[in-house]
Amino acid sequence: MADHHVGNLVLTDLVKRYENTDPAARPAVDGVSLDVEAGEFLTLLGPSGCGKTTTLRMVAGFETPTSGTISLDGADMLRLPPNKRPMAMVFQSYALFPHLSVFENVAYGLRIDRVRRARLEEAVEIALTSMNLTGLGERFPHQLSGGQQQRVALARAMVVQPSVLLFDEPLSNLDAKFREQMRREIRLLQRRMGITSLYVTHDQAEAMSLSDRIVVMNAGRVEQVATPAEVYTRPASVFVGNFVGRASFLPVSGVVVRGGRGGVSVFGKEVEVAADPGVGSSGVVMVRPESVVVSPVFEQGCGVVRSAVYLGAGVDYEVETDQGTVLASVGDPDVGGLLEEGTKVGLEVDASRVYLLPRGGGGGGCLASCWCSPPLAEPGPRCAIVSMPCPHLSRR
Ligand SMILES: Nc1ncnc2c1ncn2[C@@H]1O[C@H](COP(=O)(O)OP(=O)(O)OP(=O)(O)O)[C@@H](O)[C@H]1O
Repeated sequence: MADHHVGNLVLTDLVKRYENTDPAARPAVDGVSLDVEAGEFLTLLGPSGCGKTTTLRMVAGFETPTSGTISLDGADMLRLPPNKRPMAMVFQSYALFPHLSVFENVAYGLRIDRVRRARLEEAVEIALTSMNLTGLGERFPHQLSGGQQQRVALARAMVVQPSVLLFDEPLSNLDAKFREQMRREIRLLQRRMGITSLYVTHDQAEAMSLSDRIVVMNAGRVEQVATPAEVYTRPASVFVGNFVGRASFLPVSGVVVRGGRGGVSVFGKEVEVAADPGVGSSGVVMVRPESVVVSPVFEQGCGVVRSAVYLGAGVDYEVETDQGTVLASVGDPDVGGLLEEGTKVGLEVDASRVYLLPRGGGGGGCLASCWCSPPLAEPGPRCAIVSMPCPHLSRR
């Protein structure tokens, strides 16, 4: 199974407008271009209805694009029916044949390809072993757990040595704990075999843990293509920042000046913008909850705890401030104790973790440093804290 051909899958300006839909409405897929590198694990992530499944089904050949192209290693895939495309798909519903044994389910594609018996038996055994299904070949799907059925579906997809594996939300029918285990197994298997993989999910944790790169989609379009770390820390738009993880978005005002360097005001302090975010005169900063420190020891509050949710490993706070609601995740509730709703608190944020977004999308700039007012002894890049304008903080 190891010497399959890996594929470079390229989608260019793909559009899908379903028949009988309002011609004035946006197409289900509205100009998607992607380059999935050979051996890459690429995930389409986005809310329900954003066009992920339609994109995947066009790649598989189950839907015909209204326009655009799909090629694999330079070969036009649109000329080929689904069964002639060197791809295999794993479905959410497993789609096993109920009347066939596990062995025969996995062997199905090889039988269609008229693979000789000895070779077929060897390939199926290897596939079953690699999916931890040894000894289950004689069982029928109804005699297996959901996770085992999904493993059979994976073995069936891999045994035909596809150039591309397509996954349509394959883990959404599994319970949470099992889903995490399957995620790890899929990732390990995909790495080991190096099969180009296109994966669809609306679960951001799944996308983060599986993917080399994530494609965040919104209303039929691509909002951003980047590594999991990039989409999390440097989202291309408020939509992406909001969809991938939790975040607070606070309005800022300021002007970008002099070769892309300049300042904006965050929490009442001047903050230097390292790279030109192209925002003009206004924008929004994104702050992730884990970058915010809630300090109950401050004498005077600049926010009020609106909710405190104890999660075992930490506490999630919502703090109401003049600038809006700020989310804060505190790792260890034993440190400082659990803050009650209504408690006045001060907030601190690591400036290097604050990210400036333009309103309505476009580029973004990372806030590399800040200077505080009144100035510190050493103003400029050494100051790593962006603070709420609390009187006690000006004592620093
Ligand atoms: N066969 C169809 N005929 C008409 N419209 C369709 C058809 N299939 C999907 N759509 C519409 O196309 C849009 C995109 O659907 P699609 O299933 O691709 O989204 P998705 O991102 O995969 O969503 P989900 O996560 O809910 O599956 C939706 O507005 C949907 O209602």
